[in-house]
Amino acid sequence: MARRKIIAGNWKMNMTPTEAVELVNTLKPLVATEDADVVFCVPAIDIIPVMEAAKGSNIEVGAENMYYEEKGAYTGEISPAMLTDVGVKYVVLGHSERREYFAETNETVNKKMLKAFEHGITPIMCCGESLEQREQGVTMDFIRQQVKVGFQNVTAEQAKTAVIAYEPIWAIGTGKTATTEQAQEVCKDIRACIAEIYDEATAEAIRIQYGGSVNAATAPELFAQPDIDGGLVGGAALKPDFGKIVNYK
Ligand SMILES: O=C[C@H](O)COP(=O)(O)O
Repeated sequence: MARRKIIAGNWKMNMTPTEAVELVNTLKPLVATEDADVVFCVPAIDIIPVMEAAKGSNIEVGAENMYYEEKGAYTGEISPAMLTDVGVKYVVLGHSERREYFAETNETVNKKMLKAFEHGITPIMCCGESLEQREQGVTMDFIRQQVKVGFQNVTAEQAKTAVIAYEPIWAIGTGKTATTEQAQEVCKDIRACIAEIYDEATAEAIRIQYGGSVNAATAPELFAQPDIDGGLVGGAALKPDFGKIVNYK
């Protein structure tokens, strides 16, 4: 069974609500497609205006983060129920920027994964090595650990619906896309890791994206790889070029 591509933009801390609406209006006609799931993962304050602006289009709206507690004294955090209440279907979890600047660990990512599934939100769980790790030859050891801990106590049925984004840290926002071979190799290995944790059927079903300086020129070859099921796009998701990435064929 062919996996459906999923092409997501991660807007990061860009775009005020006013700018966000303008961007959706610009991108809406450009990202129209029936061939892939198209998701805009946006800052929490942009979610409602982006949903309004995206109404009637194929754009799904996702969050960039979420807390793992249900509610309570957690100043500044957003709960899963707050997201589902307004119709959010996806959440980016464990982005390397969250891990680096906000001390997220494999364990906290795992707690968030479990909460997301409990609330019917599809997690886009990020993993990926630093340049130093790649040079030391420990890329897959590091990523396997991220995946194993991230999916702890996640059932096979839940895992089948998840999305994993492989994002080499050295390729994020640097203009240095991983080569197609590098990206395919790691995505294939992540799928093998899922087969070891669960089984072949789960590994076949789970969708694995590549992220890191994806642009309109590199997307077609990357997304044509057998184990790459789309992309998680940062900088280029804020430009009309995102339309070309979505309609990469
Ligand atoms: O989540 C998206 C990634 O961090 C990629 O960002 P980038 O496309 O700007 O390199």
